[in-house]
Amino acid sequence: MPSLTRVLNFNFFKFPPPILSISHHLFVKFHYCVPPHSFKVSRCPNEDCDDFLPWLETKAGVQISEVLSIGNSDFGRSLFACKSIQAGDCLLKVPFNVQISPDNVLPEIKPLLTDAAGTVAKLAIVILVEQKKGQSSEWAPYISRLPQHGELHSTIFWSKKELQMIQQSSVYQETLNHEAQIRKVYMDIRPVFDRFPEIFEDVQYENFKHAYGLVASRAWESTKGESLIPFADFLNHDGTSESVVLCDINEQVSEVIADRDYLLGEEVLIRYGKFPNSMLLLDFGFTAPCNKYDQNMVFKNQGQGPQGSWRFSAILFWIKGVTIQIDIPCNDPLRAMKLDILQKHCLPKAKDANFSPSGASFVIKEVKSSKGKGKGIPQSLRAFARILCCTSSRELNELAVEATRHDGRLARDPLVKRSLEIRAHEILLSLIDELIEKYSVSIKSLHVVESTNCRKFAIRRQMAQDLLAGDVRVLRSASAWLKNYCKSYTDHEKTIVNPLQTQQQS
Ligand SMILES: C[S@@+](CC[C@H](N)C(=O)[O-])C[C@H]1O[C@@H](n2cnc3c(N)ncnc32)[C@H](O)[C@@H]1O
Repeated sequence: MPSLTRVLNFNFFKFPPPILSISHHLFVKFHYCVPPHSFKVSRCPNEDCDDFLPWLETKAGVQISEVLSIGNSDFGRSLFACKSIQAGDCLLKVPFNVQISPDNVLPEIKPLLTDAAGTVAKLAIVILVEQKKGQSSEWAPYISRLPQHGELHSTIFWSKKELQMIQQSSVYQETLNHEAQIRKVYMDIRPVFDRFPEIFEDVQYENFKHAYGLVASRAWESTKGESLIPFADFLNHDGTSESVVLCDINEQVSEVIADRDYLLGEEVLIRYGKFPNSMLLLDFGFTAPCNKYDQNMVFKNQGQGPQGSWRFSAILFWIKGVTIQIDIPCNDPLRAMKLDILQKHCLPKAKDANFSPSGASFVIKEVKSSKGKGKGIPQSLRAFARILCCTSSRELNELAVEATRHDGRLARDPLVKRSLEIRAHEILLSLIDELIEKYSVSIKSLHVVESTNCRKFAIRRQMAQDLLAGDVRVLRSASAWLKNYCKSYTDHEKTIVNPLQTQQQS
């Protein structure tokens, strides 16, 4: 059976952004330090949805679920066990014929939309059209149950003041970029809207953005394409769940199998993907406390040089939105040589970095043990630091020669010259420690952000706290690893430099 999991087309660097997409390779458990409080909730009936499943089943012509019903959770509507469920039971089967895909765009609008509009926008247009039809829409029972304005918490819906809380995080800039892109998509589509004033006359940017946000937080990508899957999309997320949405092309259904037993009334949760809080927040509008998939990013933005060469004159490192500027100083007599070597050896082949004409990134993951093997501190970032702290052309040449002897990448082995190796890593350590300090200040300031007594603001402040705390956790682990690396190098050097003394001591 082909597997379909919620796949999120999220990419920190590219647009189009997120649609929930699912792929079976994302089956990794989240481990929460604090069990999310909603995950054991019992069903709080949602009477206004009692007619929903019967309506969908009549439309589909088959039974969709005999074990789930819609209820209210702390996080909007959710699905609950209406019978006891055993691991392996089928929770739901939603046939393709009651899913909404870009094929549902009105035939008179479809030819006017270019591929550049993207699937999210096409699904957003379907929602806007059906909203306009109101009760006469064949999808009315579904459309009217989607979250309303003000109920989406993705950061694109945050106010300026709310966004200030996450200014340290890359999500801040990503939110601005994302918002700018949505606006651009809207502006591109607007002429199409203008041709159908009877449908889109009242549609403003905010309406489009809301529909767009709905799709981004609840559309699924499968082998059959991207679509909204009514009923299944009332399932909330638990990163520790093994249940995902599967796609059975032969049977033409999307289905979910229980990964564990559920008691009557328990909330049933699935995993959308192994997403860090940055992604959950930007695309879905929630965070998971102590999310093990949190990663820190060091983003290097160099722009293009005059001849299309990489320009490293002002290298910006972003660690989840915090920008640290590391310049190769203009007065560094070796600057040109360093830039040349970096261009030739360091970046294009680095696997742990992401490069595009407009920037490059290094991903730092949590380093599990400070004595571990350095998993999490990208080789390319360490190589960069090694180049940065070279003080002679001989040192630089040695690095370049070493690179050609290996696979072309710089600094694959620890530097023979220990003092240089320690200095390079101390540079990274001081950067990371500086960031930790900045984050700590931001987290403290969250507690003094003026309370507006508004539930929405409180929810978003908690998300900001989770996001920043996740970043700090990763940064601390990187800092601990770097400290240990520098210390072990220094200790080793002492042993080699003064073997006699070492012998005497023992
Ligand atoms: C696919 S929908 C799930 C149904 C949704 N609760 C509703 O009311 O329609 C995804 C949205 O549910 C909410 N959600 C899902 N899992 C959550 C979680 N673990 N914590 C907080 N919010 C969650 C978020 O608002 C997210 O954007």
